[in-house]
Amino acid sequence: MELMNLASKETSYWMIALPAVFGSQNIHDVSVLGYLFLAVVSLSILTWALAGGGGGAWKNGRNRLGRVTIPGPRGVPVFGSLFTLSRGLAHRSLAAMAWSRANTEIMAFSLGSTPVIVASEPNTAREILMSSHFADRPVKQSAKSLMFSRAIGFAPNGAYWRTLRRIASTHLFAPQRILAHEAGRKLDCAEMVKAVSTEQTGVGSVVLRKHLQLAALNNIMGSVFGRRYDPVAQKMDLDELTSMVREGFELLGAFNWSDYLPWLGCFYDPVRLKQRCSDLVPRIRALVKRIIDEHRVVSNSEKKRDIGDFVDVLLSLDGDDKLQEDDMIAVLWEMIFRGTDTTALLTEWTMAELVLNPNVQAKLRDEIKTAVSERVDVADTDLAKLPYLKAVVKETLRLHPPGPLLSWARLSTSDVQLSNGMVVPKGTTAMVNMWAITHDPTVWSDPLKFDPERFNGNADVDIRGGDLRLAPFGAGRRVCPGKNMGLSTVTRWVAELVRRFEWRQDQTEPVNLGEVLKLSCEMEHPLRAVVTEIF
Ligand code: HEM
Repeated sequence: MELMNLASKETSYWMIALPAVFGSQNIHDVSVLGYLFLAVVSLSILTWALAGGGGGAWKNGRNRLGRVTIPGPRGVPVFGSLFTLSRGLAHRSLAAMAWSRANTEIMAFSLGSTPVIVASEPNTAREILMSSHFADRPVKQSAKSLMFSRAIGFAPNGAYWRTLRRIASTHLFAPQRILAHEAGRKLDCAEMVKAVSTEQTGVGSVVLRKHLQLAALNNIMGSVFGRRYDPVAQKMDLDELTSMVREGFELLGAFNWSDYLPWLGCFYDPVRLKQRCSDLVPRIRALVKRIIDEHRVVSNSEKKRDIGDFVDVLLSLDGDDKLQEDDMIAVLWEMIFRGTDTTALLTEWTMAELVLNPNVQAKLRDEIKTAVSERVDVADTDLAKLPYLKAVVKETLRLHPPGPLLSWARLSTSDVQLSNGMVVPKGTTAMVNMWAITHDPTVWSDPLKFDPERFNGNADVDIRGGDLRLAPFGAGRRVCPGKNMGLSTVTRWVAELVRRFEWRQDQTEPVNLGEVLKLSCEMEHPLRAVVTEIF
């Protein structure tokens, strides 16, 4: 009886409230809507309750396709684990979840209606990254709107993407081209060293980030477009470019709820993603098209094809390799995005660790001084003679991988049987938590300690995708094509910064290794240090 009273009270509440909400006079239409709403909510809760491991996106026993079930948290109805991952440091939250549930091999969870798996140990990570069935990527709305689905990083696995990868490995990132742009790298580095010295003299300390960002932008603009910007003489052009790159980073890095709950997109877009993307695209197109047109005027000789910039290369292609203009714009613009922040922030992390570890800094300086003559700049060929420098950069990549979740996930293109008996269904988003692997005490001893010595001698580790204990550039078919370019830039910068200056803590603002996860994981508090020039 009481229940009936309650039911009728509830009904009368909806009869009053719903017309107010929908502004309708027709009470019956509105109660139908109300019942529909309740039905959808009940169905979602039921689906979630029945789905079990992994949450609602894993309904119909999709996590039980293999002989072994894929375990994972349920999250909450409709949203799954979205609230856990939409804010803060997703790599840390996922690692904590996987470790506490002993689900490091593989863990299933739901991001709204998207089924996701994450691997937090090297063997399953290898299976996922190396498998041709995980060579696709889920495309975020921002990436689609910013033309990235025609660029290397998001193009679906197929003939077009294979052509792009071939162009990248035989032309864009070929060793002779990286070498050909050495003079540009030296120039950017020399400018940066000068700016650091000026700031120390004028201010009494140095905030390194802005110098690294300018060097990174010029470095990538030089390789991709054959252009460099003088921060004074070309201030306006530089400001426009910087604002476009920054806007793109923000849009690509923003957590977009409607990527996981598509129905939300109709009425919830707090960062005005759609509008901002459609404002940015014509600006990108105009800038890149102008640069392509300027390159077209200058003749395209064979020499340019070998040592020119990326635009020269793309314009010189013919036959099946020839790209449409819009595709060229997408490919070139993606390089600017991928190549700028990663190198700058990896160098900042490295320098922060060197400030905190003066003994390592001193040992590194000794190595560089012994191997490189004082009068000349560090050359690419010198880098081979600097094993400790390599170890320092590797150790930074281990403690602070720029893409802790390998930046962009993979997508399964069929049901995939893993060696542990689990089956990952087609259409599942697959992540590798590289941060969890590089911080796992069963994989790395004393994992929180910055200790480059661990890479000495026989303990050397291939960081270019061969050893999944430390694969900050990913692995397999979609491994980072810019890894050699990125590494040679960062190692050169660190070498020059360390041999030209001694870096110490600024006691008024001690180094803080707090992280913030955007498109990449960067220092939350930019590094400020006091430097002394070494003559
Ligand atoms: C320290 C520097 C860098 C790091 C840590 C890094 C890291 C990564 C990672 C983790 C991936 C995903 C790999 C996978 O799914 O297996 C990736 C992809 C990619 N990176 Fe890098 N990267 C760096 C520098 C660069 C540079 C300098 C460029 C170009 C100028 C670049 C261009 C790309 C592209 C185009 C992709 C997409 C590849 C594909 O999907 O086929 N990266 N990078």
